[in-house]
Amino acid sequence: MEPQTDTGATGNTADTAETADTGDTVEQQRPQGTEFDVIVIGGGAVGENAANGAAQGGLSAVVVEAELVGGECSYWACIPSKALLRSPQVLRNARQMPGAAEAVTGVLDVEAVLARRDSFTSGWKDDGQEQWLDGAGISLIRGHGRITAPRQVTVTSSAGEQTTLTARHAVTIATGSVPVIAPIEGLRQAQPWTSREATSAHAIPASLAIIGGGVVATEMASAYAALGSQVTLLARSGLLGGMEPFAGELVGRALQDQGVTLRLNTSPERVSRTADGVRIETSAGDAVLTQEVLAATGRSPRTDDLGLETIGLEPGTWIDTDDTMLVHGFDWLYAVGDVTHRVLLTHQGKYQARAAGDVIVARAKGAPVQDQPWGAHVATADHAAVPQVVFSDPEVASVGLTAQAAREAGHTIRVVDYELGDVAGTALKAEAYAGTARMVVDEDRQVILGMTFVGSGVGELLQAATIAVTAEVPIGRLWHAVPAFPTVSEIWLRLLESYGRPQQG
Ligand SMILES: Cc1cc2nc3c(=O)[nH]c(=O)nc-3n(C[C@H](O)[C@H](O)[C@H](O)COP(=O)(O)OP(=O)(O)OC[C@H]3O[C@@H](n4cnc5c(N)ncnc54)[C@H](O)[C@@H]3O)c2cc1C
Ligand SMILES: NC(=O)c1ccc[n+]([C@@H]2O[C@H](COP(=O)([O-])OP(=O)(O)OC[C@H]3O[C@@H](n4cnc5c(N)ncnc54)[C@H](O)[C@@H]3O)[C@@H](O)[C@H]2O)c1
Repeated sequence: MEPQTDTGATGNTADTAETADTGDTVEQQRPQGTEFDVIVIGGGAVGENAANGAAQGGLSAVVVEAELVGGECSYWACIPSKALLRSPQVLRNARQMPGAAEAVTGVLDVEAVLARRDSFTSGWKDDGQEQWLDGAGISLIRGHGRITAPRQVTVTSSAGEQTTLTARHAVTIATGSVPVIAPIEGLRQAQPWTSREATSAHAIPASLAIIGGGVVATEMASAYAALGSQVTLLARSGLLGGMEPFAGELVGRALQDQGVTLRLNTSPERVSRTADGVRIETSAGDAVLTQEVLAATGRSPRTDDLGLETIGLEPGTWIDTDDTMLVHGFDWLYAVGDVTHRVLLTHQGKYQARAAGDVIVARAKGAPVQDQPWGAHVATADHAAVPQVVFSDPEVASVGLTAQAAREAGHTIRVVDYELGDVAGTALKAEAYAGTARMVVDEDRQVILGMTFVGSGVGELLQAATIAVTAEVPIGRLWHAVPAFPTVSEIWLRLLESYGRPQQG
């Protein structure tokens, strides 16, 4: 099977075409020795895109990678987690559908699910990614990169050999992030799972406690409950904070239906590993006994051993950039992806990388830089229109501002909610389809500021909403975008009808 990792070998080939249109007046500098036009530290999906943008623009580029080319998303995050979630979702859907349900007589084949996950991670081998880099004309140096002087990166290989690279135009930091082990007494000593172990496990624990109420916690709770673990999720407040409140409520109810014990507003206070497993004392005064514990409590920047101190930056901190992804105070240093803390999502990091790759080429050529909002060389959408899908069951798909965020930003808004189950398309798709859609409208400009859908399969509704928010399509014009009958997209018409048709002059 061809590698399905979220990098150049498959998913990014389309990106390659997008970034190719960067102009042709810079003659391609083929890599020579240790001097390159652009050095990218970190060969995750984001770093690969940054290097590709430079290469497509005719610059020589090298990627420095310490582990696997393809990064976290491909091997320990997006791809394996979605592979683990998909088979249980398909089975649940079939079991709920008359006619199909009668044909489902067996149980989930856990080994087959894990084998499918393994194929999506190419068995944690990155040969396909290495080949893709080679095909794109990008050099690869394996080892740990550290900035040792302006425009200079020293790479230490696993054998301890050092190579010092210099960049003619830019160094781009794309080193990503690592899981945070929350400062809970005894947690670190109890050797908790992080997202890495949760996404790559080959044995399913009899019981799994999950600390956190965010995206990793909800997705992994759903996956492991289906794979056969007794899952207890401990969240210090609700689920999916930062999204519309009904998202966390609907997902929480569904997790309970899937067999997860949900402990909301409960904080772990002390953790210890015993001969029988792990014991977690909670703020409720009781204890959870579990075979394994997963710390799903956020991320920290992977910048502690990057030589930042040699250029006046503080190791271990997130790296601030402007919207062209140029690090404040430098004319040669860029950062993209998780390490910037702008948006911790693969697609958004790749979007930043496309902007950075292209602007480095433009600056190298002395070509005009389009850094006005929504220009070719800026990542404006990071502030206004970030799409995200939580692949729980039901899914949560959101873009732009929540109602609360819109109010806090000073917008005069109207909120329109509609039950997805009341749309003909959903009724046909599933029995008793449960879900909600919300549209947040800017009343002054009559454009959509944010959309949230919760329901089975709603991730595929999101791009239409992303286009409406990004392009600021007027509500009056959206009435002319007719959803096909009987699709789930009819939710758009129902939301517009609930809002009313603006009268135009
Ligand atoms: C469980 C989980 C599920 C997720 N699911 C999704 C999802 O469905 N959709 C989505 O959009 N996002 C998802 N994310 C977020 C997504 O994984 C990240 O946003 C994305 O991986 C960030 O990409 P990056 O290239 O910036 O960093 P990374 O993927 O972390 O890549 C950084 C690379 O840099 C290398 N590196 C680091 N330091 C050095 C150094 N000094 N020298 C050389 N190399 C170095 C690392 O080895 C790594 O390969 C998920 C995250 C988790 C934890
Ligand atoms: N489908 C997707 O797009 C997807 C899937 C997984 C992860 N991700 C990304 O990966 C990143 C990391 O995900 P995550 O779930 O680890 O982070 P998160 O920020 O989404 O959630 C962290 C959770 O940990 C809790 N927490 C933090 N400190 C705690 C403490 N001391 N005690 C108890 N609880 C504590 C928070 O309240 C929160 O519920 C996110 O930014 C997310 O966007 C995306």
